[in-house]
Formats: sequence, structure tokens, C-alpha cells
Amino acid sequence: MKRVRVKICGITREADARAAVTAGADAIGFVFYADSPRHVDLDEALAISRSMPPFVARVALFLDAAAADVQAVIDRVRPSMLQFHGRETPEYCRAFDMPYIKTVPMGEADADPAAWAGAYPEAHGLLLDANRAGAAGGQGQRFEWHNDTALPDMPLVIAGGLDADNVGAAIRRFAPYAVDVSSGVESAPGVKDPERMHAFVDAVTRAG
Ligand SMILES: O=C(O)c1ccccc1NCC(=O)[C@H](O)[C@H](O)COP(=O)(O)O
Repeated sequence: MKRVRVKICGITREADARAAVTAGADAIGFVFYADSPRHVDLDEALAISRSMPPFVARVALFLDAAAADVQAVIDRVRPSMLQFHGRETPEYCRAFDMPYIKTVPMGEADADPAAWAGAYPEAHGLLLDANRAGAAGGQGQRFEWHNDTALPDMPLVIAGGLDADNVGAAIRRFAPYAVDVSSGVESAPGVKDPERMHAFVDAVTRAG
């Protein structure tokens, strides 16, 4: 059985993208949210994308962006898929005719992934993160891994405060399709650490 997939998000430099792939990442994420320390512009994302080897997914991440801004990224960067991290409606998400994953803000007390799956049936997956609705991710914080949370029959990506030390427990708790990490493999916001990326993927492989 294929190991749990790994997305390393918040890539801002070509060297970090290459190191992520060398470590075994299946996907890298570009953050198109101006207030993030991991924000990249279209030309930066395009240059990194052009440096990538084949068969690595490139995820373009947005938080309540203007539709025109999303389309500009699609047209110029040609990402593999989109990630909507804010309060984007199902109609907004499907309007781009691109595969997408929708973030579920597990920082909300009543977060119900099964309900989100029902509301976004066309999503290619749900990314369960620790943020509150409409708030940024990349905070390095876990959400409460309650044992009674109903999980939908849709590919789940677990995110929020993961690192090489706790990702195995996340995999045992959720049996996810993939895990997503940003802070836990960084030496500074937006600066990825190759050794931490290798340790993270190794931990996923051991657990998966
Ligand atoms: O990473 C960011 O700076 C960010 C900013 C605004 C919206 C979303 C953002 N990241 C979303 C991700 O998918 C992160 O990888 C996820 O929140 C996990 O981050 P971390 O807890 O730092 O591993």
C-alpha cells in the first residue's frame, strides 16, 4: 500500500523545493496570501515550478482571494491543483474548473468534517487544519484530535502543528490520505530545513 502522501507547504525558494522533492515530498504548496511570511508572487512561483522534476504536484493556496487573482495564478503558474483555505463557497471553488482541496477550520468548536464533505462534494480532498474560519494557517499549532470526530469518506489531509515527532500519531489517529506540514520542517518562516524535511518524510514512511 502506498505510504501516506506528503505535502510540504509554504515553499518560497527553488533550493527548498528541490530539497523537498529529494526528501520525498509528493506535493509542494505555494502560498498566495500577501500577509503570510511564506507568500510568493506569480513570477517566483513560476520560476520554482519550472525548476521542478516531473511527477510532483504543485498546490496553489488561497485565503478568500479575489477570483481574478486566482485565475491569474492558474493562467501564469499552471498549478496542479488549488487549495482554498478561507470561507470560499462551493460555487466559488468550482468556478475555476480546477481540482481543489478545501480546508476545514478545525479550530472552530463545532468543526464537522463530514458536514464539510457534504457541502463540497466536488473537492478532491479536505485538509483538516488548526485555524479558525477565515484565519491564516501555517501557525504550527495542532487542533484537538478528538476520538469522536466523524470522518467523511473523502481523501483527508491532516495539517496543523505536525512534525517528525508527532506525525506518526496523526497517521495512526486519522489514517489519512496525506499529511501537510509547514512550520515543522522550517528553520525560520518560509525557510525549509532539508534535515527536518527528510526526518518528517521518514517518520511518515515508518508510520504509513
Ligand atoms: O502557511 C501559511 O503561511 C498560510 C497562510 C495563510 C493561509 C494558509 C497558510 N498555510 C496553509 C497550509 O496548508 C499549512 O501547511 C498548514 O496550515 C499547516 O501549517 P503548519 O501548522 O505550520 O505545519
